[in-house]
Amino acid sequence: MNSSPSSTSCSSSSATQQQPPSINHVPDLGGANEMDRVADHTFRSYTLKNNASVGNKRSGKGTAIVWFRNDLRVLDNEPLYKAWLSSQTVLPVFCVDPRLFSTTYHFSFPKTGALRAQFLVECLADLRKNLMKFGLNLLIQHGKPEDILPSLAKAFNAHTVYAQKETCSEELNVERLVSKGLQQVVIPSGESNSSTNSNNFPKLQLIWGTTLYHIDDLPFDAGSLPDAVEAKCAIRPCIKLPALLGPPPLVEDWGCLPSLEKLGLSSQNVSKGMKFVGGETAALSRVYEYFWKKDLLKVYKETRNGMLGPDYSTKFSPWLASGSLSPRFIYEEVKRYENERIANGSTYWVLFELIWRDYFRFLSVKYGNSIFHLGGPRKVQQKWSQDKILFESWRDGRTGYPLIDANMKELSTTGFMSNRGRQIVCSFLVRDMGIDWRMGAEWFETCLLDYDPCSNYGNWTYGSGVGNDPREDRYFSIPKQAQTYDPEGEYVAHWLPRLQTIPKEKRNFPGNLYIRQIVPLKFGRLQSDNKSHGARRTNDRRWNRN
Ligand SMILES: Cc1cc2nc3c(=O)[nH]c(=O)nc-3n(C[C@H](O)[C@H](O)[C@H](O)COP(=O)(O)OP(=O)(O)OC[C@H]3O[C@@H](n4cnc5c(N)ncnc54)[C@H](O)[C@@H]3O)c2cc1C
Ligand SMILES: Nc1ncnc2c1ncn2[C@@H]1O[C@H](COP(=O)(O)OP(=O)(O)OP(=O)(O)O)[C@@H](O)[C@H]1O
Repeated sequence: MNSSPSSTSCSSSSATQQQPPSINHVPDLGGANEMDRVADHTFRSYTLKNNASVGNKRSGKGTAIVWFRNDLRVLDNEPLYKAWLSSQTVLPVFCVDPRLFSTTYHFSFPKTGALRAQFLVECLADLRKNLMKFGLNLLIQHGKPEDILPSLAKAFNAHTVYAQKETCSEELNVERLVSKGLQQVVIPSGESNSSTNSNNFPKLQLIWGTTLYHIDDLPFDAGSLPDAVEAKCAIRPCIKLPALLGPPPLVEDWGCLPSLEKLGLSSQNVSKGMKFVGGETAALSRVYEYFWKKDLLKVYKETRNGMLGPDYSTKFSPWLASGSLSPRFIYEEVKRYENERIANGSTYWVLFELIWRDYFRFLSVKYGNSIFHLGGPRKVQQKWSQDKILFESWRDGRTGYPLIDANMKELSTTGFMSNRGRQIVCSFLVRDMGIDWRMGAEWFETCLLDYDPCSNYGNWTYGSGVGNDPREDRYFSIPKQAQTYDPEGEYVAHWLPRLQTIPKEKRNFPGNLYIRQIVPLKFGRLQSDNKSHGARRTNDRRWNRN
């Protein structure tokens, strides 16, 4: 493997910027060199040994395209492996699709906020670098995949376009359009790869790849998921790659990484809290840091409900969502940790959480677009408010409840919020404010670095009581949550510095020392409050101030 990649044709906009000292880089391994060492070491352990027999496996002809989507990695990337097997030359491509930078469906928020866009640019820079280590490169094209891929297939006489299968309608529409576009392309005779393509046009080969469990291995039809999420089936091993995937085809211009300005966004520096580093190198480094260097996996179950700092939970989600990290690689690392260090409830629990992630992905297959609809999969009829003032106070962290405001400020400043925080702010928006849950979900879609349609809309429908599981009433009482998860007010004082001068026990309940509460709570009484806040309130429109 060539570990010193040659330079790209244009400069990367992801150059490391000077960051204020209050920033926690995730991962924080002491610089790019150590991250590169970790990634190279990991790649080596997942490289096929014995060059001769590896070479024999490659029986294909012509060119195959790998269309990178939410699978921005080299390790355990089946489309990449299949493209290599079926061809003599692999052309890796990423299309910067303008639709990803338009607006959300109902409420016209930015579809991708600046922080996630920056994370994506870093992922692409890193993917290009890692593909170069394997003797390839990444072609970056600006435009719609259905326009770009057929014309590339034509120009390179590609017999197949390999890509990861998606499950939500926006992505499925693009798949359909790409497939249709490819059918208009004629492959000259002799270029078609008979083992993979009997047609005379390039084929779109979609491969399942986002989950821990492979959809084909489930002991039940994904369209009839049982209640239990824990599939009783084996997890496939990670795909190993040969050390060299090249040579790449001759390409005059491999294309530039997009600048945020080109994407129509103003760049946003993280001024406080966690700064996630995009890309597979950082993803592998975070696994190494969390499991091996800091040895935190063995206490995950006790710490996972925290809210402050990088280490209470794995923080794998932004890399999982962009596909810079394979869930099967995490699984194999957990098993290695269990063999070499300790197996306990915490080591199991990380896998259990990954199964939740799978669960929401499979639900999107089962329930289709209903996970995006107001009534959810159960078609719940309920009145919701779209009160702009209430929503904006939630969005901007001005509700008068420090726990809500701190979490919402963390989200807009860093693109991340803990799972605990997400559940609390979701419950507050939909239950205490009675606001249309889709407004919250779309704001999360804008802001989250780890935005994933299935996990996001799945969790929002679940938290709003319109999901497929009606059994639980997911009301989170703010006083109770604050007392349990932020008893010293450390978290709220971090994000709302004006609370730092208030005695610790009062920080979550500061009364007149903080801004006015915009709505009373539906259930529960605040410690500092002896008026009518205990009154039960249904989703009436009392608080509408349009
Ligand atoms: C309203 C709401 C919206 C959410 N939106 C998203 C989203 O868009 N993308 C996303 O990845 N997660 C989402 N989650 C799930 C969860 O909050 C994050 O995955 C988690 O906080 C990420 O932090 P972590 O990687 O440190 O998680 P850890 O606690 O370390 O868990 C490990 C991994 O398990 C998975 N996981 C954990 N909890 C969940 C869960 N409830 N649902 C699905 N997967 C889970 C994630 O992939 C996570 O990286 C949402 C949760 C809520 C309540
Ligand atoms: N990847 C995604 N991210 C966010 N939203 C998505 C994604 N994929 C699909 N959607 C959502 O799916 C929905 C599809 O639109 P819509 O619900 O109108 O289609 P439909 O199922 O045909 O229903 P209808 O009968 O109401 O038209 C939209 O809300 C859209 O935002």
